Amino acid sequence: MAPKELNFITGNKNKLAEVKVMLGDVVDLRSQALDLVEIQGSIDEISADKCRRAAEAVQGPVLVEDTCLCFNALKELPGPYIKWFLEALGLEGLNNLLAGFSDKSAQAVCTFAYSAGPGHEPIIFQGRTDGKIVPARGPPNFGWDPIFEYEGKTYAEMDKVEKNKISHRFIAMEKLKTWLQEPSS
Ligand SMILES: O=c1[nH]c(=O)c2ncn([C@@H]3O[C@H](COP(=O)(O)OP(=O)(O)OP(=O)(O)O)[C@@H](O)[C@H]3O)c2[nH]1
Ligand SMILES: [Mg+2]
Repeated sequence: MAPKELNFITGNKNKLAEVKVMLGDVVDLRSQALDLVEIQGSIDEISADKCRRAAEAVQGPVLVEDTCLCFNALKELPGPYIKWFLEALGLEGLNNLLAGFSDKSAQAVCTFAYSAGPGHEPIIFQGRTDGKIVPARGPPNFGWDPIFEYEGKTYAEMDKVEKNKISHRFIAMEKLKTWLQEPSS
């Protein structure tokens, strides 16, 4: 059964801010910043494992989110490892990874995972936005927003309302909200 309250476990303030706005008053949102171990594997495996660890850590129901940036020319890498690639290479370095390829297309992928508590299998809600990797444009406020272009504008060039209408996180959030609002059986 869908919960009336969510405890969003994330260390990322920008994610939390977007999720708060998108959820509105659909459910009460609480949050705890925990630094969770993230395994290697497929996107769904990583998100589900992160969710199980979060549920164990707080001994209760949790929502987690994992974000990937997948370069099509690189067979979807860096994917779930984008955080470490971004920290090591910066925005220019991420562009340089694609220097030898004419295909600059990429996908931003958001995966929410909800668990009702320790021992409860995570439920996954995923959203993907197709775009391309470009030299940085717009304010560098959030991760790789300045280099991910969607229909002529980078995420960083969009205002929050605009980004929140088309982003990977918006698409995943629509699925999560539909589930949260389903009448309980
Ligand atoms: O430009 C961006 N626009 C976004 O919409 C977005 N969402 C996430 N990110 C970044 O991509 C990596 C994901 O790693 P990630 O999912 O493990 O997140 P995190 O470790 O920061 O937080 P969390 O795991 O505690 O929730 C981290 O570097 C995030 O800063 C974004 N960058
Ligand atoms: Mg993380």
